[in-house]
Amino acid sequence: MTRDLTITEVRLTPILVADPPLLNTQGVHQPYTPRLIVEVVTADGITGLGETYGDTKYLELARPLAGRLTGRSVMDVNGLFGIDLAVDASRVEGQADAGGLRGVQSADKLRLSVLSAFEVACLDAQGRALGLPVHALLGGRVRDAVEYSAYLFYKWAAHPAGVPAEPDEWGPALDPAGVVAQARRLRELHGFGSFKLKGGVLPPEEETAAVRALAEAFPGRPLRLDPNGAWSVATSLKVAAELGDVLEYLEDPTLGTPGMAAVAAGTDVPLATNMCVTTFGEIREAFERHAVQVVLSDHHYWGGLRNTQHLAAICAAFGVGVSMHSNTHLGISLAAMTQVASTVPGLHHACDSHYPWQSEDVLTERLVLEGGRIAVGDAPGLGVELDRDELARLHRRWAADDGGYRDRDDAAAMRVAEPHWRPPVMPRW
Ligand SMILES: O=C([O-])C(=O)C[C@H](O)[C@@H](O)C(=O)[O-]
Ligand SMILES: [Mg+2]
Repeated sequence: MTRDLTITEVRLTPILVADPPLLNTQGVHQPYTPRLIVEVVTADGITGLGETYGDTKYLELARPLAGRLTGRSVMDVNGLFGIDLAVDASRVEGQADAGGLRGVQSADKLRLSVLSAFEVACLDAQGRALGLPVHALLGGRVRDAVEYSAYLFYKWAAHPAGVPAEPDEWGPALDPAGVVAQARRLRELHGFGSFKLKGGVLPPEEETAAVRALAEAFPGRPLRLDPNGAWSVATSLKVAAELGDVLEYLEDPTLGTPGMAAVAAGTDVPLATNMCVTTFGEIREAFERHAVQVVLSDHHYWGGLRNTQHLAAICAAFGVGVSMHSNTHLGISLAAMTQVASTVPGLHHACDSHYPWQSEDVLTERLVLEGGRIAVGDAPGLGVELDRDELARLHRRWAADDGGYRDRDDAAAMRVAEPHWRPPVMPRW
């Protein structure tokens, strides 16, 4: 049967998703965080799904783009990336992304962060039309399951008093015992075999102690610590010396390629990044200076699943490892991450995912992590189905919001509890 893969409709649904009070160096997660769900509908009724950031600056680009897709084919993914989104560079150039957690902001990165959701939706629609999984469209999987690491956070027991939020079942984690308890629970629930602690929250001695406690609780398991660039080169080297025997890698200990290069020159602990290399333009200098040993890709801002494969190929050519970064995301993005990760030959580190922290999803069935892995199936497309009632409910929450949560701002969320809080001057320690 010949299918008509012409796009006849594009639906954009901004939503607010519950998020626990997870701490990072910028502040704390809001009780609700914005995401954007993209649906691309073809002439013969196939719907492809995508997901990306839902903050205003992304919505402002996604809306006109959606309007220009009608009449194009979901097969024309190269053409999709050729569409001029007219990003107002003055709004973003040289700024930091998400308070700096995702590296530099640029007009092109903003453009790619929006296009990636449409690319995923087109690939999902292609797969559904052809009866093939997305990984087959990307050249085929090279593994049957993708491994994820447990993403540990310092966290409060609850969002600040008086702030409406969903119930939190995790409890606090503000010291080594709390971090180990959280790790045990995540391992019990999902079988994770490696652990990453989000650092940059407490003084480095306390975070070093937490990693030591993890090493004692889970001997021989790969451990990572990620202070999001909050340390000086000297502090980074001190921590690397103290934890070198247990770390799989240190992630963004300090800001910028020169600083990372200085740390890398002084330690054998590999350095990973989702901050100093977040665009193709940043690769050359970082690789020439041996500043990073593992690049944590993120298909949202690298520009989709095919660009993630391109990045992995470049990393392989330079002998640099590759794995995956994660922000708060739902199952559509986790399915997309899993599909592309299954096709990358040189992926030797477990990927990050926030998914276990998300009690809400827009899927009829949540993705299952077993033994820390997600099985890569052969269901058509991404292999996930949209729960329209849940999508509508989370959209109503977005629509009812007065704007306070429509743009992620961890520092503002922190000020609710600590009115004098300002994003720290870096290096913080
Ligand atoms: O550096 C990282 O891995 C991240 O930025 C991941 C997330 O943004 C995390 O830090 C968060 O959401 O607090
Ligand atoms: Mg990181």
